[in-house]
Amino acid sequence: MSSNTSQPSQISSETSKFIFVETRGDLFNDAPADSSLAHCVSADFKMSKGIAKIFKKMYGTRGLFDQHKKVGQVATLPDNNRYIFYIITKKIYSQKPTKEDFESAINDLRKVCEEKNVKLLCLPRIGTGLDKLPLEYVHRTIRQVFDGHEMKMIMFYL
Ligand SMILES: Nc1ncnc2c1ncn2[C@@H]1O[C@H](COP(=O)(O)OP(=O)(O)OC[C@H]2O[C@H](OP(=O)(O)O)[C@H](O)[C@@H]2O)[C@@H](O)[C@H]1O
Repeated sequence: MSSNTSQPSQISSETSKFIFVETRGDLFNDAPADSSLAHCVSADFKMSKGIAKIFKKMYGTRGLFDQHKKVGQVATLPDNNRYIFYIITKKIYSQKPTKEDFESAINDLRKVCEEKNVKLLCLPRIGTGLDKLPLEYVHRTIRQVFDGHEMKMIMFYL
């Protein structure tokens, strides 16, 4: 994957419907205001470090616990005309996700995006920092799961 800083790099064009690009930028400053956002969390919504800590500061946790979502699922907070998605990839904050749980959660993310008719989703390089998943594996999983789904996904990196 090229890390062209001027234009988003086209990662995938497996289908004309799903567009997946990666671009340098700060998710909170550079993502379009009407884009839904997604990031990875643990089921206890500790969000004590990393980008999750910023999400917690910005959006809190109210309304997350009573959705009773489990590992491999996605909790959702509405934010004006878009959504904030909490991709639950592990049970407690001190763990690291398994690939099986990560893939289940990405499948649920697609399902939730279809249900809520999300056409633009921005996210960081989910799972690749504190959760230590390989970037290429994360890209491949996203491409496989979202293949054929009409949506644009922009992955931001600093
Ligand atoms: N503003 C910004 N714009 C764009 N990219 C940004 C950014 N800020 C950071 N990044 C980058 O985005 C990647 C993933 O950022 P992170 O490492 O945080 O997340 P992750 O998905 O690997 O891990 C999640 C678990 O970490 C915590 O769990 P703990 O409590 O620590 O156990 C949570 O609760 C989860 O469970 C890294 O490349 C960061 O540099």
